[in-house]
Order: sequence, then structure tokens, then C-alpha cells
Amino acid sequence: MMYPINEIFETIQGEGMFTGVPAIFVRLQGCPVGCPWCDTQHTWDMKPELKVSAEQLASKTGPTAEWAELSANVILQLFRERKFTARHVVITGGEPAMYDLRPLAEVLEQAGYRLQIETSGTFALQVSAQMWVTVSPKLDMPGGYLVRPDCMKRADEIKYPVAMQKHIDALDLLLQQCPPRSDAVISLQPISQRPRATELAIQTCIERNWRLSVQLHKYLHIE
Ligand SMILES: C[S@@+](CC[C@H](N)C(=O)[O-])C[C@H]1O[C@@H](n2cnc3c(N)ncnc32)[C@H](O)[C@@H]1O
Ligand SMILES: Nc1nc2[nH]cc(C(=O)O)c2c(=O)[nH]1
Ligand code: SF4
Ligand SMILES: [Mg+2]
Repeated sequence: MMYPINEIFETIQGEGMFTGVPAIFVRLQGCPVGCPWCDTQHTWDMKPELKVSAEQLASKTGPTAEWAELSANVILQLFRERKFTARHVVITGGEPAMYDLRPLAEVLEQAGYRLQIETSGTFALQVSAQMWVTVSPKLDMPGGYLVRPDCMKRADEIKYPVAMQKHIDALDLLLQQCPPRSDAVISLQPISQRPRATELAIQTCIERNWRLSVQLHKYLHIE
């Protein structure tokens, strides 16, 4: 099984329940959901002419639409070559749930890593039993994809991006229609550090006893 990889880097997890935890990020290429405010629009398309070798991918600095096809074993080898020390791996994208992540999970979990997936919840999950699943639901996006009830049920964490009250109302409806597990953590993440979005998220989290997720990496100016 080969995975289309946009980048692999080590940093501090800036979002959700594992905020502050050193983590290796594996960013997969490709996403058809089309959120207008998406942080990673360079991962949406998989252009054949932008396919590069594993070596070229490893020397990438900063976000570009270049991608490479890597196997799970090559990904693990790359972690070792780059002397990464984090034990937590975040699989993100793009939309990583478009791919069967079980072979990758088998190799990395066998090597002792704890895995987390960041997903929009719009594709059926193919993940390991232990993987921490963060679903960031995407409602009414241009791609026309729907959030799946099975993804909502598998979620360990629902991390919802908000800017306006209508987004909270839409989340309330989703939580009614596709209820998560009772032990799932619910957090609000202000879109693009907008002050009004942040204020709304703070107020709503206090009222509902939900968590706040502020994209710490953007405040710290790290990757
Ligand atoms: C870039 S997405 C990739 C994974 C997957 N496609 C998803 O949407 O969960 C990773 C996380 O960043 C969030 N995100 C993307 N752009 C954002 C923005 N401008 N402001 C706040 N959160 C954003 C997403 O909601 C998601 O939780
Ligand atoms: N530091 C850091 N934390 C993150 N958490 C989720 C991210 C993502 O793009 O999925 C992300 C990211 O890009 N950087
Ligand atoms: S689903 Fe995720 S990667 Fe896709 S456009 Fe939305 S935020 Fe970006
Ligand atoms: Mg990001």
C-alpha cells in the first residue's frame, strides 16, 4: 500500500486534546471537501506533474503542492533517518480518511507510536482500533460531502471550526442527528484566529462546558 504524502515534519500538536504534545505530522495529499478557509489548500489536488521522489519530499521546506508516494515502511524509515523523538503521530491532510490507514497503523503502532487522525468525518474510516480519532465536522461545504454518523460514533474527539453563531446552531443539529459517544470530547476551534470567532468560541465553551482549541502553533509561529 502506497500513500500520497505532502509532508512529514515534527512539531508540537497545536490543536485539540493533545495540544502541547510533541508530534510527528504525516500529511496526506488530496481533499475534495473544499472548506473556503482551509489552512492546507495546497493539499487539495494531486497533480501528476508535482509528484516527486521520497528524497525530494524529505528536503521540502514549507508548504507546497508537491507530493510523493511512500509505503508505511519508508515512512517509518524516514522518521528514524530524521531522528524524530516524538512518540505521537498525527495523520492529517488533505483528507487522510480517503485512504486505508490500517497498514500504516500496523507498522507505526508495532514500532511503539501512538496514532491520531485528523479527519472531516466525510469518508468511512479505515483505522486501527487504538487510533485516536479527531473528527472536525464539515457541514455545507462546496464539495457537497456529508458527515457520516459512523464517523461521529467512532470519534474520540469532535473538534468543530466556528466563526459565527449559525455554525454553533449547525453543530447542535449534527450532535442531535448523529450523536457521538457520551465520553467523546467536544471542542470549538475558532476559524483563522479571527477575534470575533475566538470570542464566540470562548463564550460558548464556558456555557456548554466544552473545550477550546486555539491552534497554538499559529500563536507560536511554528509549523
Ligand atoms: C487542515 S485539516 C486536515 C484534516 C481533515 N481534512 C480535517 O478537516 O479534519 C486539520 C484541521 O485543521 C482545521 N482547520 C483547517 N483550516 C482551519 C482554519 N483556517 N482555522 C481553524 N481551523 C482550521 C480543520 O477543521 C481540522 O480540524
Ligand atoms: N502544530 C500543528 N498542529 C496541528 N494540529 C493539526 C494540524 C493539521 O494541519 O492537521 C496541525 C498543524 O499543521 N500544525
Ligand atoms: S476537509 Fe480539511 S483539508 Fe479538506 S478542505 Fe476542509 S479543512 Fe481543508
Ligand atoms: Mg494545520
